[in-house]
Amino acid sequence: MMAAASSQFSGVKTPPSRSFPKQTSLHSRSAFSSQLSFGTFQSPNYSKSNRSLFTRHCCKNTVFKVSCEGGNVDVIQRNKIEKSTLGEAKNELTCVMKFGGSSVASAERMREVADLILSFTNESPVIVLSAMGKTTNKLLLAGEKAVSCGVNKVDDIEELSFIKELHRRTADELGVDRLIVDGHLEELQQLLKGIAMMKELTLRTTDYLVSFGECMSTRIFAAYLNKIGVKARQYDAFEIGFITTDDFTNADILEATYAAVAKRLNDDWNSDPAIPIVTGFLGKGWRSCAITTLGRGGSDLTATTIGKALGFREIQVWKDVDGVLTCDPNIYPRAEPVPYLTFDEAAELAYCGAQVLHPQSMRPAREGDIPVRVKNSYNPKAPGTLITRSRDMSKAGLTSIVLKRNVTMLDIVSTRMLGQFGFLAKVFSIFEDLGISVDVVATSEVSISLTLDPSKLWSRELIQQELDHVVEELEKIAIVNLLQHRSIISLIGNVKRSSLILEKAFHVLRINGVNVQMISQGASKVNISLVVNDNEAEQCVRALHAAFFESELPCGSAN
Ligand SMILES: Nc1ncnc2c1ncn2[C@@H]1O[C@H](COP(=O)(O)OP(=O)(O)O)[C@@H](O)[C@H]1O
Ligand SMILES: N[C@@H](CC(=O)OP(=O)(O)O)C(=O)O
Repeated sequence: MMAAASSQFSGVKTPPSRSFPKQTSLHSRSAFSSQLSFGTFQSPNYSKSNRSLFTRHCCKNTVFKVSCEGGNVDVIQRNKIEKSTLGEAKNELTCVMKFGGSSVASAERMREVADLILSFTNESPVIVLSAMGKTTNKLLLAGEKAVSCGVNKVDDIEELSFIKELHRRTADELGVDRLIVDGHLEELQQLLKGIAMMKELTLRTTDYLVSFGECMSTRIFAAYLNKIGVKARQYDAFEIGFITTDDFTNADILEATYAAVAKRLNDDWNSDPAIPIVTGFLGKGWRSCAITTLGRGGSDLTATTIGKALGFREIQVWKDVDGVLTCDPNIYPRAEPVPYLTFDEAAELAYCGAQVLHPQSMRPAREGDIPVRVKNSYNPKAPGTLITRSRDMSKAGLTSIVLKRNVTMLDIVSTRMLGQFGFLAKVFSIFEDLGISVDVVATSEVSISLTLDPSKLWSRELIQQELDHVVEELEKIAIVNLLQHRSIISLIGNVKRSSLILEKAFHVLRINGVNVQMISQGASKVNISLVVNDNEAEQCVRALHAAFFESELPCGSAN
């Protein structure tokens, strides 16, 4: 594996001296505010025909065997299959591996992840990392506290101390120079002082604030790989062509990203091979040129975007669970891995609120027709979940149960001031004008029931003021009933068996004394949504799980 490392190893136990490629050094963050300049590519539109660009080097791998003793990776044997000299790239990048926050939460975890990567002897991967552990949450909390604590108290913010301590300790424990993160930690502190001074945290600043997490985890990890003799190069996604909309905190990736990222990663690899370590979650707004984020859990999307951009044959997302499970293990610990899913099922599951995948992450994989494998970095032997365009549905019944809590529901009944078409159009135009996404919808000729999706506003709940405004507008044409504290239970699976699934689901809910307040079957035909009260929802999920996945009766197969 990794011709990048070939000249550095000579079959010895002691790793060679640290060899940082230029890009691994502390990157100037101020560069992000400059104009976009991502090389000289002409066509921002990626098409399958571009793939030839990425496959011109045939795969001639160099294989290393690694032993993992005391948490360290030592190269104990090098089997050179094909003669290759460093700088003369014989290999191509072959896949992308994304590791989430839980996979890189500590020095020990980073060592294990490094071992894991090195165990894939036939791959030359691009690595995408999230921020360490719960760093993103801590950064957000620190930002909130800074708004009201006063400049002099910023140094005392508990979360700031935690983040400093975590990153410095991790660098120390991995034996890499603290300097690799010291500049960022200093800049973070200054930023929090700025927020305290302004007494304001805008969405733009929020994205800049949370970006420190990924910028630091990737620097530490790349430095560690270099330290153990595996040549790696750190990249900030906002510097290598991740071009997004300017929707701070929830930006969308723009088409030009694919060509830009492919060009940068391939060019660097071909001229000086080193494992790319890329920040997940981050991008650069195409108008503002400021750092943007892709929404919570957005590193999954970074990984699938790279997978499509480089035309890889596989995208791996490494989590802390044995794949996508039959339901959230926090609700029901006996949830089981789902071995196969289609892109549509996975997208629906993510959209319905399963935290395990970012809602938009399936889009690039589907467009590029690249399989996504969800694996457990704590249990790499587990087969995980394979997500592909299609799968054998002949035996498939229900695949997974997803719960989205704390949803607001609206019952809107026409006062018949408008005809049916006019009524529906008016209702939806009100939501459009107010920029609020509608989630589950059920209609009759004169009434609409719908739930509101607060996910586009990830840093805050749909606030009461906005809700009051919606109701006020709707009351001009309808009688409106606002129902809060509802949950959506989504049944994802083979809706060709919807009658069977519904029969069983309603039986379970009836014997549990639960009244379903709204039901909707998604047009994508992989999802049935049921709305129930928040306080009954978890119990419902557990009962449904037991009935569908733990009984011998038909249609509970996750296969
Ligand atoms: N259906 C599900 N399958 C698997 N995990 C789920 C599911 N629903 C919720 N989760 C939660 O998602 C977590 C994994 O997602 P996430 O925290 O984003 O991982 P990472 O940070 O490693 O990318 C799991 O630890 C689990 O608690
Ligand atoms: N760190 C970001 C992005 C991300 O994808 O994280 P994770 O892979 O740990 O879910 C977040 O917490 O949202």
